[in-house]
Amino acid sequence: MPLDLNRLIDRMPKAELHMHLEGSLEPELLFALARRNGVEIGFDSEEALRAAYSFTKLQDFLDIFYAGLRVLRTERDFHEMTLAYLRRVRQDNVLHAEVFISPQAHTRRGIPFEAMFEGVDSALRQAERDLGMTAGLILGFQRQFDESDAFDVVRQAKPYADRFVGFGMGGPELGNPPAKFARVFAACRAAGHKVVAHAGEEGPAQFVCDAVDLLKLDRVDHGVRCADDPELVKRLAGEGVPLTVCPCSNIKLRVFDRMQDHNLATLLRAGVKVTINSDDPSYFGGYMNENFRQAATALDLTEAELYRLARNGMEAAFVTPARRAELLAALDGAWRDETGGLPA
Ligand SMILES: Nc1ncnc2[nH]cnc12
Ligand SMILES: [Zn+2]
Repeated sequence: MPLDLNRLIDRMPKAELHMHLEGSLEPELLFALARRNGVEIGFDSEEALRAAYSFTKLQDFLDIFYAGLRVLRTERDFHEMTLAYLRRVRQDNVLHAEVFISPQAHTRRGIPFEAMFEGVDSALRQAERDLGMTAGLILGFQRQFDESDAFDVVRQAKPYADRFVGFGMGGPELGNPPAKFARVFAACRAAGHKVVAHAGEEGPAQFVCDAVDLLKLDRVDHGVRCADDPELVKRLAGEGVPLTVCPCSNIKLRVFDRMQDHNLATLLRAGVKVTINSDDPSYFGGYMNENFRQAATALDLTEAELYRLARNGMEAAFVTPARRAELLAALDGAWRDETGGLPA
């Protein structure tokens, strides 16, 4: 990659729309929390833990992800994890972040919803005060559990309704199709929340289609398997449905064999509103800039395509029109400073 493309990626203001806070726990913090809380994690050292981050499919990763998040027990733990992530991505010039937490992964272990929520929320607000960025929280259902479990999350979240931006859904996709949660998502939308869900990561193009039609999503998380259905790609492009694509994650979880095989550039060139995100940065080897760098290098992204990807993230963010205008102005300002003009 030319040196100036690298520099452009560093300097370019960004919005991150798809990341799981529990997936940002670096081994150092994970061990520190394990020690503080007396949680046994089954690895002797941070290096040994990191060495276990080798996956052949989504479930391999989810097993280690769910095991790791057991170190989170108190409001303070959630606060520290969240602030560590926000401080880190601010260095990548992320000016707005929408972050997932999976309430069921915590409440099912006996952690009070309130401790989880207040710990995360206080860190997001602190970052807004101190780091020159904005941040929003998305509560993610886990699709391996049943509908009534997801409705419990909706009920628990109700008192906090004006303090998070939406609901999402992750977990093992195969065997857990979007239709399973159509009524839950209808309730979330009826309550005025934005809705997103993972679809078309391991699951087929039909799941992307169903997620859009049955769950009526505002964005699709991943969505890359849509490429198996050219009509669906045309439809996503025509309707401007954003995809929150996570390049490093897709390689680590073998959605694509190599970054050169990733289809994000093809989808972008077909007019799909593709954004770039980190998913679980501690586990997948990169925060925002690394995801941009690896994609740009392997796929020969042009300057104009980098600009489009960054702009898409801001356009797809759940922010007020005024905040969106600020984000876009920051992007354009930085772009002009670096390149002397805006892409045609
Ligand atoms: N990439 C991913 N897919 C599904 N569920 C997840 N939870 C955390 N990361 C995830
Ligand atoms: Zn994800």
